Order: sequence, then C-alpha cells, then structure tokens
Amino acid sequence: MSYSFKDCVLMITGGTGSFGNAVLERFLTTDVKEIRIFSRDEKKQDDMRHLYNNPKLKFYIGDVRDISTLRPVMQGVDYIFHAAALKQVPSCEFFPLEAVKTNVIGTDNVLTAAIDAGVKRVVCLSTDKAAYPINAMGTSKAMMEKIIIAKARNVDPEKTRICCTRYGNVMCSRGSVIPLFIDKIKHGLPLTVTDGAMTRFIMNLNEAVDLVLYAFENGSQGDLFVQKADACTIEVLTQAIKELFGVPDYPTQTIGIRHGEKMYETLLTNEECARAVDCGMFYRVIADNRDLNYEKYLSLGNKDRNTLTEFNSNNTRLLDVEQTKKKLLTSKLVTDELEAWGMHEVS
Ligand SMILES: O=c1ccn([C@@H]2O[C@H](COP(=O)(O)OP(=O)(O)O[C@H]3O[C@H](CO)[C@H](O)[C@H](O)[C@H]3O)[C@@H](O)[C@H]2O)c(=O)[nH]1
Repeated sequence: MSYSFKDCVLMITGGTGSFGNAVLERFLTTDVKEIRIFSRDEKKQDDMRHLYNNPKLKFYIGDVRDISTLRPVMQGVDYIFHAAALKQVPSCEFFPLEAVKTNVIGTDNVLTAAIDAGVKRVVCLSTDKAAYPINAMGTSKAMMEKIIIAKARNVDPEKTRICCTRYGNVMCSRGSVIPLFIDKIKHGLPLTVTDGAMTRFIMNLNEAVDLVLYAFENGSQGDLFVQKADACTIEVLTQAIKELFGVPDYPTQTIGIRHGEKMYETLLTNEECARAVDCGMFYRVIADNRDLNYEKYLSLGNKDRNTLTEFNSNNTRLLDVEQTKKKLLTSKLVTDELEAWGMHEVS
C-alpha cells in the first residue's frame, strides 16, 4: 500500500460482514490508530470483538437508516468505507422499500453525516446488479450510486472526497451459491442449478478489497471504479465444485431462473463507457460534472465518446472448469470445506 493510515481513524459501515472482515485483515497490519465498526447486530460485533481481541477496534451499534446513530460515531473519523447494505436479491424483491431505506436513504445519511463531520474520504460499495438494474436490490443500488454522484458534485473534494466501487459476485459470500452447493453435497442433496448457461463474474474477497483500496487511493470526486473480473457459466461452476469435492458425476437438478435474476451481469454499461478510462486492472468512470443547466441538457450532448464497449459477464474472459477450480481454491471457505471433506491433496 503506498498510502499511510498512520494516526488515522477509519470507520466501516456494515463492518461485521464478509467485506468488513477481509478489509480489517489488511488494515490491522498498518499503523492505523483506530477502526470503528458500525453495524446493527450486537451478536456479530461480539463475535468479532472476541475473534480479533484488538484494542484498535471499536464497536458501535447503529443503523444507517437513522442519521442520529451515525453522527456521533463520525466525530474524528478520517476515512469511511461504506459497506452496509441489503444485498440479497430475493429478499429485496419481496421487501423493496426496505432496500430503499437501507441502500438509498441509508447512503444519503452516511454521506450527509460524513460531510458534516469533515470526514476526508468516503468509499461506497455497489454491485454489478446496479448496472441496467432489473431487480429491487439492483435498482436501490443504482439509486445509491446516483445519490453518491449528486452529493459528490456539491462538496469540495479538499474537504470530503466521495467515490464508489462496483463489483460482481464475491465467491462464498453469505447465502450465495458456492456455500449452498457445498452444503448440498455434504447432505447428499442434488445441486439445484437455475440455468447452466447463466454467467456471473467471479472474484474473491481479496480482489474486492483491492478494488476498494484502489478507489480509496486514486478516486477523484464522484468517480466510480469497476474491476475487470473474470466470469464463468453456472454449469462450469457446478462442475468445478463437483470435481473439487471428488464427485464429478454428482446429480444436479434444473430449477429455472429465480425472482429478479438476469442471465448475465453488467459491470460497465455502454453509456458509462463514454466516460470510462481504462486503468489496466480497473475501469474508472469519471463523474458527469455538468451542472444543472437545461440549455446544455437539451441542445448540447457529450461529443467525446471513447471506443470502449459494455463490459459484462458474457464478454469478459470466461473461465473453464480447470480455471474455475483454481479460482475456487483461492477461497478460504472452499479450502476449509475441502479439508473437512478429506480432500487434502487438491488444496
Ligand atoms: O440454488 C441456486 C442458487 C443460485 N444459482 C445460480 O448461481 C448464480 C449465483 O447466485 P447467487 O445467489 O450466489 O448470487 P446472485 O448473483 O443472485 O447475487 C449475489 O451476488 C450479488 C453481487 O452481484 C450480491 O452480493 C448478492 O448478495 C448475492 O446474493 C446465479 O446465476 C444463480 O442463478 C443456482 O444455480 N442455484
């Protein structure tokens, strides 16, 4: 890391989740002064307190929906990583207003309180499902991104710099398909494949943390960062899991596409490409900072379009079964489960 956290106070909203834990592993090796974990669940906080047993970690119970719980925690904070969100596609589909409250209003609260408290930088976490959104979770995250850009437009970057990252499926996140399939194999149940041709980006937590830290270091006001992730089909993913667990012919059952699902996910839309810069491992989408001047909106468009095209889980590099197995082995949950399953030799 080229930046220093010496004497800095960090805050992670939704800090007890998988991202919070992964980013902590990196931060705790720095000379950071204090890390504030802000979240709703006292049990998860208590578990984390015992796990890390580190005096630099401070825990705060609160909810991003309630700005009065955010304000006191932000006093003296230098940098915020905003990971608190409702992320499950099916539950947001049934309770869309809950997604609005946490993902949209909650983000507005975080940014308002951060600006008022003079926090120097805020990095917000979004998802590929916010690009061309079709489900409530993605739509709320798309609105969250709009809130971020609108807020960023009206604040001096020397005081508070705000940017956003968007990434795809993180392997083994809570409730996701990989731990589900492993569990099914352990219990002798068939693997329930929605549609084998569906594609998803596939990244590990370390890559998600890399993206967020890259944005933290390089983000200008209102920037959105996207990582150039690989993807695979669900058929390939299923076969890779079966082979890793030594059951290549394990039964699968096709269950059909679920509520609010897409056949493929987009990380960078065609329209965003017009403002995107290729930074090697990442794309940077520069904020549209034109002011609310209707003359321009009605008669002047953006003539400087570059040649990038939409980046999605169908046109990125698609991993085959062997490559997917290799990728899966970069996840601790997978290697732990394999060991418990007695498959030491593959890991
Ligand atoms: O029983 C199942 C469950 C899932 N899938 C398939 O596996 C893929 C991944 O499904 P997940 O449920 O793991 O992930 P989603 O793409 O639905 O969404 C996930 O990824 C998001 C980021 O893109 C958020 O992190 C969200 O919380 C998380 O659920 C999808 O194609 C899905 O159709 C199956 O085939 N069978």
